[in-house]
Amino acid sequence: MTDKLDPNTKIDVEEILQDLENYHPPRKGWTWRTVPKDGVDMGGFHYRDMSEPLENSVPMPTAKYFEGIDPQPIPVVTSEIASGHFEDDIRRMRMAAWNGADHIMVIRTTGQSHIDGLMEGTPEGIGGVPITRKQLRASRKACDLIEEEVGRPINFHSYVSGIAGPEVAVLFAEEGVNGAHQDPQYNVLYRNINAYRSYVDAGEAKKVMTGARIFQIDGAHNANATARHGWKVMPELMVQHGLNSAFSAMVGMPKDLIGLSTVPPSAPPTPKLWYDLPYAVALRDFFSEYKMRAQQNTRYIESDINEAIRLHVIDTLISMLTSADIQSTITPDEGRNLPWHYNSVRGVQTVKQTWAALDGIKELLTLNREGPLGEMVRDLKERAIGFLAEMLHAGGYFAAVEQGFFVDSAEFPERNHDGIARDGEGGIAVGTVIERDPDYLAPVCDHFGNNSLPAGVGKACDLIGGCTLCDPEKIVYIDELDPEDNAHKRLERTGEYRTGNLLRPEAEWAGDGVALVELMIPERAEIAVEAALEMARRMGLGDPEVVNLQVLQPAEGCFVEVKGHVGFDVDKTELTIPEKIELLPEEELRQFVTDHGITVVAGTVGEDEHSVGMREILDIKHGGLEKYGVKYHYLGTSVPIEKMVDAAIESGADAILISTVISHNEVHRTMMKKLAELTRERGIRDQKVLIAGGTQVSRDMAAETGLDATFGRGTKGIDVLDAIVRTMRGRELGKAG
Ligand SMILES: Cc1ncc(COP(=O)(O)O)c(/C=N/CC[C@H](N)C(=O)O)c1O
Repeated sequence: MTDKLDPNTKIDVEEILQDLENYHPPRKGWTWRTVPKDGVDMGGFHYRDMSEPLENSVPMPTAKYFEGIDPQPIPVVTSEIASGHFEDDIRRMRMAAWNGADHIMVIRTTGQSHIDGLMEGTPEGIGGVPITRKQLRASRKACDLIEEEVGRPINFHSYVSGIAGPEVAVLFAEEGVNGAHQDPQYNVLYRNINAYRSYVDAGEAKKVMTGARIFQIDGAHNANATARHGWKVMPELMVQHGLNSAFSAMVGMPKDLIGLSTVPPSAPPTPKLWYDLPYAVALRDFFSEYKMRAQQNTRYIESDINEAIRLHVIDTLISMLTSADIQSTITPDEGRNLPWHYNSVRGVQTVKQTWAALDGIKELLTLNREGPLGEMVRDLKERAIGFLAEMLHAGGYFAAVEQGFFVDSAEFPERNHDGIARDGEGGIAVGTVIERDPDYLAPVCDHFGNNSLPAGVGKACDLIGGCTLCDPEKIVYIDELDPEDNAHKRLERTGEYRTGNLLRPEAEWAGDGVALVELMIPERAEIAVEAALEMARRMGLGDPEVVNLQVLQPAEGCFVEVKGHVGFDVDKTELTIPEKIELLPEEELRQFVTDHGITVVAGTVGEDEHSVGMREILDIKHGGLEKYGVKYHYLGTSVPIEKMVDAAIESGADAILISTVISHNEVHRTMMKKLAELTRERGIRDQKVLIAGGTQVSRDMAAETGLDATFGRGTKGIDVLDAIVRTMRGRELGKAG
């Protein structure tokens, strides 16, 4: 078994790929998060909608103000990851898990739904990953390591729908896949696979998934994404959910494994809440016995990352106002490029941040069902029931599909008669359903339909000493089919960038060199595009491409984002890495403060009203100087340098601490230099420790400005105290000769 991951060491992809023929998943089935019944307390805050925290994680940037807490929402959180190189995606899975994802969903390579059988080996994928046994084993093995590291189970997920649905379901059951999309309606409507074949296959697939407790997600969300107006198919969406859920339950799938894939169907500038909230409420009224997999809107996201993120915040709000067992994230860059590492993480952060901000919202707000909301909910339910009744009247599901009931662009009962019609006697694999003989017998477990087991036989596979679902040693493992098109060859090509010394920026594949430049071009769009591309070329970016353009004003200018490839490598052994400053031991610092009775004067200088940073450095609450016994005189904001120096002299303070956040025209440097000069002029330079801090200040500014120490973002009280003590101790040693 691969050793436990070290958080400060990169995951060893080559090692994960070793010995896969002998890998078997340590567990099977879906896992939910652990939710303390009395809520979660962290950092002095009480949470109502949170699950157990992680052992290892990356908190949000602002967590540093709150003791680094990283509360984890109750629902499972999904990150979709599938760049086509699963071996590169393993690292992204780790990044997503550290940021709060515990459901890794792998999109399949384009067209795999139409492949009537299993794929083998590790060929490169397009628009997704070829789902193969070897790829599943490597990915699940990686998830085993990552979940041990973060301290929470990870659900690995892909898709079972498609022409080889039953075979894929068996593969997933054998390999410990934890979740899968399975919905025969998807085959029929979106892959034009024969309807009867699709339902027979779905029966088999659902039976096998049930045996392995694979959580099922349906395909209703595809109607949102396919319909001309996403919000107009809400009545039919409820019917689609109902069809797949009822069929799954009939096959024997327990309701806690049946997930409705629901998407808030509209987006601003529509009055989103008036459409999406009634729909979310009506759905949960109808299907309260099932699980809700709340998706974020993927239909109405364009190339503006920020717009997509704002939309997804509102989608997450709707989940919180209603319910979500799984909160699925969509990467905000899905509207412009295959998801990039940091956008997959951004998607997960959106959920984490929104959930923390709105924690306990249902204890503060209730949905007013007496007003228009109740009326709209009732209306949607009636339309859905009407749709179902008309289906029955039309002759049932298969007849309704032939008549184009589904994904019509009007809102039922209105009809534009432009739905997706599928001929029951047509489509891929038509005529391939063969009725079983009355004495049909298959010695395999979790088999759908009539299976004539002899009397007294316990499990079907007892007849053959075990099937692959019960005895993994019976699984036939195929390593690779192509000597060139495989993960090992791809890893050889990227080795220098993953385990060697060469560095390139990366967005989706190891060593891809992809960089993004943001420019404001003060020109109209058609000029701004060409100007931005030319600027990117002159910066040395290869294959520049504008991935987003936002007109700020038709004549005044545009915000342009250009993607390109960096054509050079940085050798990390040639970099000068500033040594990490080891702080003096805390007790030593406290003792020095006690022995010297250290006091400081502090304030934000110039025309600058930013006070938070300095307060963090001073106040005991967040580990400020007070915590170590330092006394301070806080002069407030917009304090003239002269006043700082006067106060230091009058109070006999040992140090002057200035905060200077604003940096227009280098004003922060000006302030720092002025402090040094003024203390020299007043003859007290060597009696006072001079320290500056600010968001645009860095450690190396001390030398150029004549101060004793300068600090940037993330500085804590102990960092400043360390500098004060070292400076004062250095002067004492100097005097002692
Ligand atoms: C029920 C079902 N089966 C199979 C597939 C995909 O399978 P192929 O691409 O091989 O046809 C899908 C796809 N949905 C999109 C995923 C979405 N981003 C999501 O998070 O749900 C599906 O909905």
